[in-house]
Amino acid sequence: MSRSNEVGFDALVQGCLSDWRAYCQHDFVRQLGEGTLHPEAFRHYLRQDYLFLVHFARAWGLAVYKSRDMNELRQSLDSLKAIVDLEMGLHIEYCAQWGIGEQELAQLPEARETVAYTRYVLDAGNRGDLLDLHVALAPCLIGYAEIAKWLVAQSFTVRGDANPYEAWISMYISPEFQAAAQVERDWMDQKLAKQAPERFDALAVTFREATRLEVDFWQMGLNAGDVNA
Ligand SMILES: Cc1ncc(CN)c(N)n1
Repeated sequence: MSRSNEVGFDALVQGCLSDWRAYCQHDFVRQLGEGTLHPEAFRHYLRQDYLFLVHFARAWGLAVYKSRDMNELRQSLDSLKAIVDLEMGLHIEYCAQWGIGEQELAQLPEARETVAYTRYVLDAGNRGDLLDLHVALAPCLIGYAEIAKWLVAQSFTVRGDANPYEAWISMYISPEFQAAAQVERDWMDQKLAKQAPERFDALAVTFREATRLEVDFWQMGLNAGDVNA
């Protein structure tokens, strides 16, 4: 895997640029920005994303366990609380607005794409250390912040009431979410700068795999809205 001169989060992206673009500029994302995404595609995504977030919260719980000092403990615990108290709370409210109640969410079967992605992240964290886990989680946290920034910069993106997906865009472009992603990016830049080339290359493989699993997650949503399928 090729390595850019600047060894940090950006070097991870450069190591799998076509996968990263396939993720950040996926048709699901574009259609969401335009407001043309099929509502069933979005509903399917919302349902599976609830299950995703449950495992994502578990992954931050694992980060608490893998922490080795007070700073790491505090940072992992803050991330866990942000998922459970903020992102999941908003997600449940948001699902309700789309006609998906908490009872339905509690009984959902997990799609294969959800199982594949979430268990990949948990396994990367279980067999590795805190950095392996953060790298596996990076497409999720930093990726959504990048997607929101990319979306709001596109001329095709419709903002405000004219877009049924405005609340999704506002959540991920919010200063709180962007700041959390920046904290994560700074932490990762600092850690990655200290890694030996072989270790960096192994981390880059994890990052690329997690990015590809995010692509599959969008595609799963898009397929659910395909009336001809
Ligand atoms: C699949 C997925 N990836 C990322 C995020 C942003 N936490 C999310 N909610 N869902």
